[in-house]
Amino acid sequence: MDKLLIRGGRRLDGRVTISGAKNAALPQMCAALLTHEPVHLVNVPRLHDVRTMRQLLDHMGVVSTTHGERGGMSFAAPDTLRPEAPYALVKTMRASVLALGPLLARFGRARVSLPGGCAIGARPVDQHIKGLSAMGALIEVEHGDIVARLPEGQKRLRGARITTDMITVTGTENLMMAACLAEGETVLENAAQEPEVSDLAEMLIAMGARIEGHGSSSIRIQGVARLAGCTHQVVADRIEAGTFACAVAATGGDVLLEHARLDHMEALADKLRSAGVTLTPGADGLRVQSPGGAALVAQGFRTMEYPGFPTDMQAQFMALNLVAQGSTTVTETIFENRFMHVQELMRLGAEIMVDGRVATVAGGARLTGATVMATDLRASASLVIAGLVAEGETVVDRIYHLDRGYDAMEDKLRQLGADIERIQ
Ligand SMILES: CC(=O)N[C@H]1[C@@H](OP(=O)(O)OP(=O)(O)OC[C@H]2O[C@@H](n3ccc(=O)[nH]c3=O)[C@H](O)[C@@H]2O)O[C@H](CO)[C@@H](O)[C@@H]1O
Ligand SMILES: C=C(OP(=O)(O)O)C(=O)O
Repeated sequence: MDKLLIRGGRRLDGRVTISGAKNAALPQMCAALLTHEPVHLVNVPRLHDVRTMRQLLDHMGVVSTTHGERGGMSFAAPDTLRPEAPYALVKTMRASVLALGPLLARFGRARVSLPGGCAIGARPVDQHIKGLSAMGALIEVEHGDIVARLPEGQKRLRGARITTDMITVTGTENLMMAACLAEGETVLENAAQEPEVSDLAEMLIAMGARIEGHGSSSIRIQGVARLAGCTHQVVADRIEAGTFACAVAATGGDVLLEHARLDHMEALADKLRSAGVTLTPGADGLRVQSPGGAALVAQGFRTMEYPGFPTDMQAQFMALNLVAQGSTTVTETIFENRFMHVQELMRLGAEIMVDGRVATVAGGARLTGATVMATDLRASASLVIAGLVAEGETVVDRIYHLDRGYDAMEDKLRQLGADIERIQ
């Protein structure tokens, strides 16, 4: 099993290219299921999750090819494909549930294994099922699979007004994709406003979908009978950009995050600026300058749906708070079990107290290297950041979590001057 070996204490300087967003590329690959025409994506990140999604699409009968230097991938989903997502592929990646809406909308039936609970929380998909049911689908759970079909004699889903009980990102995406091929109008209330939802909407519009209001909490979709192929560029990954920004903030340095979009990271940017980090947007990306963690002021925050502070940045900003000055509280409001990095950060010398959804973090820590275990994707990133500032050697074990969502993270960090290598 691969590990990362980090010798801490180096500044980060230079330029690094931010890849396309995992959380945009995965739904966009599923959107290719909505048409038999070829769909071309550009700027697809090289990630384990992307490979898993490709395997899942291949399993169904989608023909996929990769091309070009810039993460080009094409998909063609024939009318004869098998609308099934088996457990073996779904279990490693919750985003596989994004196949459900498109399959049901185009083929009138789908069998998608129910994604189980995972490390960061229970993560049910009841809202996806509730929404598709409101559009007329008959849905049952059989042998661990979500089995969905249209009633006898009905060819298409029917538009509906759907208000989800909570804001759900993949729920909004699944329902938006399904609504594109439904008969009549669908209105999604309490919709997620994440940039990845808007990027998916833009792609669907390029395929011929009629969508308005994406980026707001109310999305209106007029269904069409068929969608066409398209070429679409995956938006830059605001979480990868945020992770590198926190790394530079903690180690000190001056780095240009090429392609990063400040307008997609305002809540995080506010906290970084208040801490004492200088952020300068420019034509080719976002410049991050920091005097180093010890010269920064730690910042308390609560995770919220977009445009609030992203839960996917909680662990990385906590690592920064450890080395900045002052005690802070970090409140996780989205997932009930997203503090697993705390135990591991404490192995590096952190002082953190967790009480339910609130962690109290003592700043000004003197971190020292140790062997730590990655427990989930963003927890892994926080351990890497802590390792970059810790004295001596840190080994981060189980980095398959990291590989699920970061494109060549250690290569990018090494390019900026970090002493980091992948070991067996
Ligand atoms: C592939 C992808 O885009 N993943 C992101 C997506 O996950 P994902 O779309 O799975 O997260 P959701 O926005 O759906 O989850 C938000 C909250 O709603 C709950 N919930 C959700 C759906 C549902 O049917 N029932 C229910 O109870 C969840 O358990 C969670 O507590 O948004 C999360 C929140 O920003 C991010 O951390 C993930 O990186
Ligand atoms: C939790 C995450 O992803 P996923 O929804 O794919 O598990 C994440 O990207 O931090």
